[in-house]
Amino acid sequence: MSLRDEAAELDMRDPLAGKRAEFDVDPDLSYLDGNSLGAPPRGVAPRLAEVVGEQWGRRLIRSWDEGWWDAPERIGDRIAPLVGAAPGQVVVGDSTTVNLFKALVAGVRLNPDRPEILLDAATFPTDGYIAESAARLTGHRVRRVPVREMASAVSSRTALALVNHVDYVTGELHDLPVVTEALHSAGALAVWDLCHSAGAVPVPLDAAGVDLAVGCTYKFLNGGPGAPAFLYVARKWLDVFDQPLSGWAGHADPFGMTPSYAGGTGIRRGRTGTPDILSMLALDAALDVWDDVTIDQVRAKGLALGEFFLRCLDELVPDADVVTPRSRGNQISVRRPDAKATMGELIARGVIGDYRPPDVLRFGLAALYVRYADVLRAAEELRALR
Ligand SMILES: Cc1ncc(COP(=O)(O)O)c(C=O)c1O
Ligand SMILES: Nc1c(O)cccc1C(=O)C[C@H](N)C(=O)O
Repeated sequence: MSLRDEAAELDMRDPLAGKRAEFDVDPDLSYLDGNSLGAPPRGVAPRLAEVVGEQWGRRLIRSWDEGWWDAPERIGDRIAPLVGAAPGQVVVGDSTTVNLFKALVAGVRLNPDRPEILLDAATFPTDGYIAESAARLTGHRVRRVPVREMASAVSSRTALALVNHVDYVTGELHDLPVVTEALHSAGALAVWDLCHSAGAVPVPLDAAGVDLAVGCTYKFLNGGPGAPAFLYVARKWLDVFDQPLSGWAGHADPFGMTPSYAGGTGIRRGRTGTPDILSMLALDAALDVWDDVTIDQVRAKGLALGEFFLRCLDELVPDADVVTPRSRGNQISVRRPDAKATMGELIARGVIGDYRPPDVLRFGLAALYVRYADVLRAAEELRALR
């Protein structure tokens, strides 16, 4: 069977094929950049029109008591099952970067008298920038360690380690339970960045005993550009979670207007200031696409898309330097010296992925809307550019 016939057959048999119709994606494009910005679910635009026209327009300030003020926890509970968390431990708001700051400072406060923060050496840069800055404030030292060496690097000096679940360049999926266990056995806390795994692969936060985690919602959760991030605080820490951005929205009695801070009960204390309601309710609408699909189904298709893409590359671009290991998220990365120019060419030809310096092409496989035909087309266009 030709690769074309095979792609057609795989698309025809795909149990998630119908999901694509719930997204507003240009049928002429092969959109393989959902690991950077997810596509818009069709339900988002009408919901936003209603929020602006009815909730804001007609109900005005009354809307704060009619669902707006509690939206961060309510939507957090919608994300929770996708990251393996029981209700009451996930709150939505602020950017990933801001939540990293909260998690790191709160994390070292939970594990005092240990002077060191371990950092995934290949981390997305913002995590490192924030870790260094948090460390300057708290008097810690940041030590960068490859994830595979975390277990031997962690010691009684380590307060916590910040690890990316999926490497943003190579797409490698790290073993969250094993790394968490290694950190715990030395008395360190495990803080995970789930930006590239939330909505792509199952994340066993509760089962693995993860302490704190952050993630974004504009990639595989399709919340839209600048959609608010999420923060996970394990139930065992909720009562003592002492985060540094102690704004009024996390206060036990925000409308009491008292001069001193008292953190609210539960995950509410992860909040900072006024929630970004328009973005947050866009995300709420975007999460509707998960109502009748499980993360396991999405993972299964993501893996199958990846396998098919690798086979297409094998056949059509046999010298392609695939840098993604077997243990991967929903992303395949290919190293090419002319990666930046190549991605420009691919985009001009209707295949949208992205490029990360110095030389890596990234192809995201957002299983809710990517077709097998899309990954075949990416391989065909790559061959044409050899
Ligand atoms: C692993 C990871 N962490 C953090 C971020 C960014 O954080 P923010 O949402 O604050 O821009 C990204 C992507 O932008 C990312 O890939
Ligand atoms: N957040 C982004 C943005 O505002 C503009 C462009 C790209 C992004 C990204 O999310 C990049 C992404 N985290 C990455 O993996 O490189």
